[in-house]
Amino acid sequence: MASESFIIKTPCSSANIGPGFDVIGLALSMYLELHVTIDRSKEGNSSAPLNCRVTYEGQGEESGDISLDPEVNLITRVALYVLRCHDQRSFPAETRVHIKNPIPLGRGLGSSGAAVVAGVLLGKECGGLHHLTPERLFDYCLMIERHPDNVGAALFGGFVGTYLKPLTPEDVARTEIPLSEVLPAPQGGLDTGVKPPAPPLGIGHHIKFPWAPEIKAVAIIPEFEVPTAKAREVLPAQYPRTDVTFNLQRIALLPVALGQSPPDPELIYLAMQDKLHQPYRQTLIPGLTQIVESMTPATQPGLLGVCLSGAGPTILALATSNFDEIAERIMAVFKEQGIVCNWKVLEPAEGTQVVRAAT
Ligand SMILES: Nc1ncnc2c1ncn2[C@@H]1O[C@H](COP(=O)(O)OP(=O)(O)O)[C@@H](O)[C@H]1O
Ligand SMILES: N[C@@H](CCOP(=O)(O)O)C(=O)O
Repeated sequence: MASESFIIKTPCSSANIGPGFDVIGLALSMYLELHVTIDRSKEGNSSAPLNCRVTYEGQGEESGDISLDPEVNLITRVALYVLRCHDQRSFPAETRVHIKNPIPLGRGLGSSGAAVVAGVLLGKECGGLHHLTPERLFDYCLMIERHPDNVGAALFGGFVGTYLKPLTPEDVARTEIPLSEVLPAPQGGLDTGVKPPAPPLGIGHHIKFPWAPEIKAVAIIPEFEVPTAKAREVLPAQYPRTDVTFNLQRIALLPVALGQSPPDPELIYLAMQDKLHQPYRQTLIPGLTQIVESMTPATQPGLLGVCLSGAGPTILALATSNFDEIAERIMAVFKEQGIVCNWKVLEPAEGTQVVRAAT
């Protein structure tokens, strides 16, 4: 075949859903798309770096935040990691990747998780690596995005619980390899020939939870970024036992509460509380504590519960009705802090799909 085309479609995600820090993820209906064409007639005479031309439209396009260099762009860099683990040093000649990205960057809606998942799929498809199962692809994602919740949701879709298998000491050492060795710094198109460390087998696992069809996700998205790495730095290394017990009690409720139809607002509100990450992230997200503490199903008809989405600053309100009133009320609190937002109603989404044009 001289040329082939396909689309990789990956959902955004909201991780944690209150108490499920680094465990729970929800795939939502806003999608990163890669429109990929491989023109094999250019084999041996492509002038593109690493045989790959990247174009981009969407979030961060105007500010030029997203690099078009295939060694720098997160998606193509991850694809190169997968290819190089399989002794393929570059993309097949000539690969064009057009990225359409509506997922806001650095807002807690899993833009980097979606980019990593899409990148791993891009590596698989470009390399013809058909033996890589979704479970194995999850291992590759975890070598890069080292918490499983948002990549698990973006890859498998729906409302998921994710967990890591106990590994042998040798395999643990491999998962702790610095990210700089997994995704080495750009070499300016030079191939050092160093094979990156492949992931140990079976690092990550997931389980799908039911989701009541009445429940929608209202995302209130502030117009400022909080890089996930920075939002993890503010978390303590140790927690009081009472706070851990508080979260354990709620996480035991959460998957059951969100699967029951009709939903029980009091139960869901209780099940979405957290003491392990949200209180500490207030320092980066003015208004967060006030929003989480002031909104209840009793004061706000239609509301089920409210939490920080991922590492923030987006707020996720789960609700069955009155979406605009709920969003307006949350935006009013942010406005008092001088923060402007937009908002969207999202629904649970399927996981990553690869769609090929009919031949
Ligand atoms: N579609 C994309 N293409 C390339 N890089 C991306 C893409 N989406 C996200 N990224 C990278 O991920 C960063 C945001 O990641 P992160 O701080 O984890 O926030 P988020 O909560 O949005 O995942 C962006 O600044 C960018 O470097
Ligand atoms: N569990 C992680 C989730 C980060 O999600 P993101 O969408 O903000 O990247 C955390 O809370 O740090």
